[in-house]
Amino acid sequence: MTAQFIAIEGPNAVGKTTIAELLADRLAAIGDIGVHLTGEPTRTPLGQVVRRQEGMLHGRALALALAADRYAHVETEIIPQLDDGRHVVTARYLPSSLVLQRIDGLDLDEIWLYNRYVLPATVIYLEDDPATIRGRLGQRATLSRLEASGSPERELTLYREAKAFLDVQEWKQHIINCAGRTPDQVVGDILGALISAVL
Ligand SMILES: Nc1ncnc2c1ncn2[C@@H]1O[C@H](COP(=O)(O)OP(=O)(O)O)[C@@H](O)[C@H]1O
Ligand SMILES: Cc1cn([C@H]2C[C@H](O)[C@@H](COP(=O)(O)OP(=O)(O)O)O2)c(=O)[nH]c1=O
Repeated sequence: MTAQFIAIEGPNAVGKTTIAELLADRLAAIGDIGVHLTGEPTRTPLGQVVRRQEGMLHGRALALALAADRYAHVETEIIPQLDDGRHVVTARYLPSSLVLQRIDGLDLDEIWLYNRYVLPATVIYLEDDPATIRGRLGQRATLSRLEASGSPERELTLYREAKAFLDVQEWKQHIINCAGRTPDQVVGDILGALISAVL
């Protein structure tokens, strides 16, 4: 497999962080190519500011701040890693904005306007039973403003709409159903989808 740029997406608490880490491990274990694991908002000073400001920045201002963090992520981290021949796995990317900034009041066209020059990724959309996701959210001590203002059902619906929007842009995309599947099984399904797409 040549170096792939893979974004793990899905509603809050569906398992993005868990699955991105495990996928990176499994890709590394295949052994022929290195793996770089990352996420958005980034761990850079800009990303940390965006994260901390989510309660204060709203709508357009937050969408633009996230897009700035994303362009810097692409230019200073993702492209150099791919150029060095590594797979890049990111937990969250542009589809998160097509969902969460919509919940925050923007429409798809405006969000796309701010993000249209980003590098296309192969997007993996994780889905699960809304009750399962809600149960996991309930175990979190605190929820961010946007975590508290959406719902698993709404996020799942908006992710389907984001996928349809990016299908028109010809992004490579796969929906993975996590219901009743262990993280290992989910990652196996993702690898199966990725491999069958490149064969
Ligand atoms: N396939 C799965 N089966 C069971 N539990 C899972 C699965 N994927 C993730 N989890 C658990 O769900 C919780 C939320 O996962 P996390 O990766 O933090 O979600 P996100 O990054 O999407 O918010 C964690 O406790 C994690 O261990
Ligand atoms: C990437 C991205 C994140 N966010 C928000 C969602 C979350 O409330 C917050 C942090 O993302 P989250 O994935 O919850 O971070 P972590 O699990 O690492 O703490 O940023 C957006 O609103 N739009 C975006 O495009």
